[in-house]
Amino acid sequence: MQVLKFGGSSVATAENMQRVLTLAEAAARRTTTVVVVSALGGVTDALIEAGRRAAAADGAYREQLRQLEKRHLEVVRSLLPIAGQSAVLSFVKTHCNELEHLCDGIFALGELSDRTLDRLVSYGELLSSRVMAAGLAARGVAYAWLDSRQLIRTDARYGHAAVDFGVTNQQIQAAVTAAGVPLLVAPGFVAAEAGGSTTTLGRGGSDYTAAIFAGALGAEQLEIWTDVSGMMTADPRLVRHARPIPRISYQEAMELSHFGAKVLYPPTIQPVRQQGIPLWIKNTFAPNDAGTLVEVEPPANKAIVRGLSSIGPVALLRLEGSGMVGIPGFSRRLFAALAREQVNVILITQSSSEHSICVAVSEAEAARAKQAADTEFEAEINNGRLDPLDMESSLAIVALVGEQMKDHPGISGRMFSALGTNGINIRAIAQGSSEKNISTVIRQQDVRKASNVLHETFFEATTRQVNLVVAGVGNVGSKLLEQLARQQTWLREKLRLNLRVVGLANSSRFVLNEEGLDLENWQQALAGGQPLNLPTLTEQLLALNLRNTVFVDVTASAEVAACYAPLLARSVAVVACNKVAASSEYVAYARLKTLASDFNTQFLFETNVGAGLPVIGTLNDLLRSGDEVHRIEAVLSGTLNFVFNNYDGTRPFAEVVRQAQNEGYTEPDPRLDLTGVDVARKILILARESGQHLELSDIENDSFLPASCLEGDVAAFYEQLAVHEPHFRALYDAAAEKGEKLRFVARYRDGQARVGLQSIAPGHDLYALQGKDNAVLFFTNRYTEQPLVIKGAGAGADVTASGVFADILRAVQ
Ligand SMILES: NC(=O)C1=CN([C@@H]2O[C@H](COP(=O)(O)OP(=O)(O)OC[C@H]3O[C@@H](n4cnc5c(N)ncnc54)[C@H](OP(=O)(O)O)[C@@H]3O)[C@@H](O)[C@H]2O)C=CC1
Ligand SMILES: N[C@@H](CC=O)C(=O)O
Repeated sequence: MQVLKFGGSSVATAENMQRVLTLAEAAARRTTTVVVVSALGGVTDALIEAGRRAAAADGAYREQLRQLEKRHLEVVRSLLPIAGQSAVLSFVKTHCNELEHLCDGIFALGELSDRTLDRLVSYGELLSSRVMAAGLAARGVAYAWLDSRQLIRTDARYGHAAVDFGVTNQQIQAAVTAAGVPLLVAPGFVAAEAGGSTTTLGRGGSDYTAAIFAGALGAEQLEIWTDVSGMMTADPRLVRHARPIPRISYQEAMELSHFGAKVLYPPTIQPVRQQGIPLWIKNTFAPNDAGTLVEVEPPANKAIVRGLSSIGPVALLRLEGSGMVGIPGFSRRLFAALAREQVNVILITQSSSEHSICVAVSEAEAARAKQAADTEFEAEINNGRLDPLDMESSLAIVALVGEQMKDHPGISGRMFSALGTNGINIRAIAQGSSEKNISTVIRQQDVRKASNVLHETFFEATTRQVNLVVAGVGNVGSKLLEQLARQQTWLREKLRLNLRVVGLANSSRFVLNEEGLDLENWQQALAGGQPLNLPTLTEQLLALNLRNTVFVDVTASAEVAACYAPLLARSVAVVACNKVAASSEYVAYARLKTLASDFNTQFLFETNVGAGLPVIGTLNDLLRSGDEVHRIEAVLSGTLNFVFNNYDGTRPFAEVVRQAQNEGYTEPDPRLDLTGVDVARKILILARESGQHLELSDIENDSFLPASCLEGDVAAFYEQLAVHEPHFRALYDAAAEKGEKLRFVARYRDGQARVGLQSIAPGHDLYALQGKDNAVLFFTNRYTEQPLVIKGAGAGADVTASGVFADILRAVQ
């Protein structure tokens, strides 16, 4: 004996029904089979809507019923040969007439009671099961149609009737024995109370009907046939990598379905669990897929967590007040008040101080719940023993489920940490002592992100998705995109990271695509993007609410830097190649660091000093390990080092500067390099990272540039460089005469910093620098006689892009 249940999508069309008939026929060849069917997909909703319209005096219900009749008639005509149609066509028409009379009555009364609604919706399953039975007849299969209303006895709680198993089991056993055929068809969802009036078993109740039959008949197995290949590790509409769970315990299946896994109606488990009847979840459209086996004791799985699910929107109702402490009865009264109003409590937490109880209820029931609790505690609220009830809505519950979780420490820690680092605020937590379920209440709008983050954490040891938005696609930005494209495979294979660029911006346009942009063809995507508006870009990015997101600034723009704060405040990491933020007012720099730390994310700007050289990271390592920096001496401008290494008077100074610009060493505005401002910013950043609260104005800048070079635009600047050629020649000659080299040096000592051009003698650490090199000398408690020296190329698109790349990886790991 076995029971098979086919859901609404499995019987939605004549074509689908043919599949179901084939599956049912094959099953019955093996052993006696009861087939329970849902209404044709969408019919129950349409019936409810027709009833509500009729009750609201909206005559449109008639057209809706006509469409329902038409749909059923079409299914019959396509499913059956002409010779077998007439009886079932007339059955459909008669029942559709009854439906119309029922709705006319509702229309006349202007009222739709729960009892009438149950009667109304029962037609969906009555029609589908009759059509299905006619299909079997047409195939010449011996079958019997059972009327579930005559077999399943319930109380009179219309809409959610409770089953009287004593009577029901007996009636089912008698009917199946009496039928004496190998295949029986019964409508799901419907039942009747003792007086004979139709009741229903709750939405999704057809699963429950099948389980009731299976339990009553002591079936070998129950199969729930639906449109997915089993119970999934997460909701596949939210998590693309969700996969079927091969085996799961009854308890876990119940927990998952309670928290939103729609594939199984939660009460279904009870009748089969009692007798240890194996329950299969199978896919009608892929019958060879393994599906999920729900059983007493599934084998342990490596993931520890079996699945995750979510439910929402929910509201949190909080009862608080000093008057609750030590006085018994508050919880009992709260739950009794909610029960009286038939409010279903989804989650409960109570602070150990007994000062507050918090319950989550469906948002649809929230107003009723609050009203019930307000009334119950009116006296205590009025006399101040309790605070007025607080209700927070637009929330959801995301739960991890797994019976093995109780034996493995650290699961909740990993869960909270994964949510926290993605800026998902947890409003309440519930974890029963049996630890089959760890539930978190979060904002409804974070559900998708949370589900993906948790799925990655617990089920996708293979790859973690990282979402990048890159602002600035010039010299450095375009190199970065090139490097990202080249490293995709390596990152996936070695670091298990799937780095996707989901956004790009330049000074005129931006494009966002949560599926990721094609890095071989990003120019086209950007050209087709929206006109640049940075607040809109920020807003749209935050609205996407993607996990593991990094905003990468490869511009030199103050407007782009202004976007960091709102992003960090939503736990989006920021990697800045742009030096504006870290060298702006101290309070702004400090605020960004605080935001990053408060919102569990990263604000990284290693390339602000020394491009791809590990300068800031080394400094931070020294400080973190307890060292103290007294002095820094450094050559921090790749441009100026290149210029002074290449200028010897044989070529004009302006030409050498232009070469530095062409080779990509200068700032977008080269005057920032030549004036020493770029170097001043860098030493300021190092001083700040060393713990000093300095401003840019505190850095003394002994500029070597004649003032007239700064009058006008960049073209005028180059003209003035040419005019002042003798000045630059004189600087060079003075150093060369002593056998020295010109270096633009930054010095920091005990809280003070200065930058300027110096003539450096051979043997000094800053003398032997090639091309665009930078060198940083740290003098610390530990590096006293000989400094710690970092030296190498300090400018250039390739090295800078690789420094940004490294920051991105630091931000996501
Ligand atoms: N070059 C180097 O060696 C190093 C550079 N850096 C830093 O890297 C940054 C970029 O330098 P580089 O690539 O040479 O500069 P580029 O001028 O080549 O590129 C700048 C990019 O930023 C875009 N941009 C400008 N304003 C905005 C805006 N408001 N919104 C969005 N995008 C904008 C530009 O757009 P569009 O294309 O439309 O002009 C361009 O794509 C600078 O901050 C520099 O200090 C840091 C270390 C070393
Ligand atoms: N323009 C800068 C680039 C790195 O910050 C330089 O020349 O050093």
